[in-house]
Amino acid sequence: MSLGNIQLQAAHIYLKVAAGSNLTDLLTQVKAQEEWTAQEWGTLQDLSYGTQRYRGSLNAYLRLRVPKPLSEPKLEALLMVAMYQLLYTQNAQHAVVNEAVQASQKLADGKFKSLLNAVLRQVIRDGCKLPKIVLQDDVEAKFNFPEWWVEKLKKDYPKYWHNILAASQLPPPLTLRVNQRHTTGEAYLALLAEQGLEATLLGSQAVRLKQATSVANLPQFYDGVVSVQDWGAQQAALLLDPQNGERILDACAAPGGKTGHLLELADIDLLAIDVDSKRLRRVQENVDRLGLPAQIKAADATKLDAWYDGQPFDAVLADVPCTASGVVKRHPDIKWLRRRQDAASVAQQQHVLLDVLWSTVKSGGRMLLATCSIFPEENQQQLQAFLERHSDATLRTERICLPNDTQDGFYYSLIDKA
Ligand SMILES: C[S@@+](CC[C@H](N)C(=O)[O-])C[C@H]1O[C@@H](n2cnc3c(N)ncnc32)[C@H](O)[C@@H]1O
Repeated sequence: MSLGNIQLQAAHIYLKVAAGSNLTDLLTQVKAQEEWTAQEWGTLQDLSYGTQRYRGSLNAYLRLRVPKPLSEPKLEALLMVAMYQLLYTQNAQHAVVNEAVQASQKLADGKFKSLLNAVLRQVIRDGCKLPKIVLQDDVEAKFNFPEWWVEKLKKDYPKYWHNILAASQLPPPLTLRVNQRHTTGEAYLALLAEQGLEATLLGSQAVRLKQATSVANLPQFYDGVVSVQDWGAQQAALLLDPQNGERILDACAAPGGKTGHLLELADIDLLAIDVDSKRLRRVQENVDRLGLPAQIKAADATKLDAWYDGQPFDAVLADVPCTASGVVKRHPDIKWLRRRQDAASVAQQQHVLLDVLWSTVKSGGRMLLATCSIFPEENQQQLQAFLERHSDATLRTERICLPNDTQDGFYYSLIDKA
């Protein structure tokens, strides 16, 4: 497939995200629709993620050069994609421009071809750098986040907001969880080195690769020796600390990253449920790859009649749905898809889930509230309200993992039941 066609596909994806679609879902659909070489697919992913990561700056730069939006939105999107390549990648400039100009012929009867050519050549004349004027007084252009998000972080994290924004713009690291049933992090580092893959140890069972690679290149991945999991996400199962013989519920399990980790840590009787049966297939694939037993069920956790046999659990992992505001470096579309009021409305949904799940925890048991958000409404405030509603609940540990160069943002509170 030519670069121009990949640019067009990325422009199409950009517009779909702008209209409210989730980037990961879109890429999954596109991948299934045609045959892609690894290189073509890598390029499409880079263009799709990159335009979202730098959408604020690109948009402001485009408006500087073309003050009025073009009548053909796909051309606007094609310009964003090509500008991303010129500003933020090592792609050959002449190829980027020529291919984008060729691709533009397929849109609006080619009538914007010379405009597109002129804008991209101007970007090259600007030294493929954002002119300073673009950043002046434009919060979205400066931080590549919606203005409301920046204001919210300033209020919620007056000391750290700047670091959080900067960390959220970094490319996400590829972190592995080494299955302790098979080997140690240190021994796996040696295996990686044999394959020429550089990595460092984050914890005794966690390894961070210097450069991202396909799972197919990871030694013994298909034998369940390692899994891809962010370092912040790995804290969930460690905090819940499953013990041999315990009966544990993973209440919002899909796609199963934490399910697998719980199973690696102890011989437990695990029930994994999720309301989304499609996503639940990934949980099955994960536990199959690890070769560890779990009961997996599609169910709405709030409807106890549908899945609960009345036997309380020693421990419940409540990795509840959230705004995912902590994982924007991995999913940069999220920052543009969310709205200011989302944290409060998702917190309401979490409240219902947590109350129902609490009723399934046995006396003396524990529940881990987990989110991949950094918004207090879903985290600290959710916990406080929960503790006020439940006199039999005591906080044992609270952990706020802010995004940095090693991890995504997560929140955990481990709650004991009297
Ligand atoms: C943050 S994700 C879970 C990630 C997962 N624990 C992991 O580590 O891979 C939240 C999940 O909650 C599920 N969910 C949302 N509402 C639910 C409900 N009422 N009952 C069960 N699952 C629900 C969603 O389908 C989604 O898969």
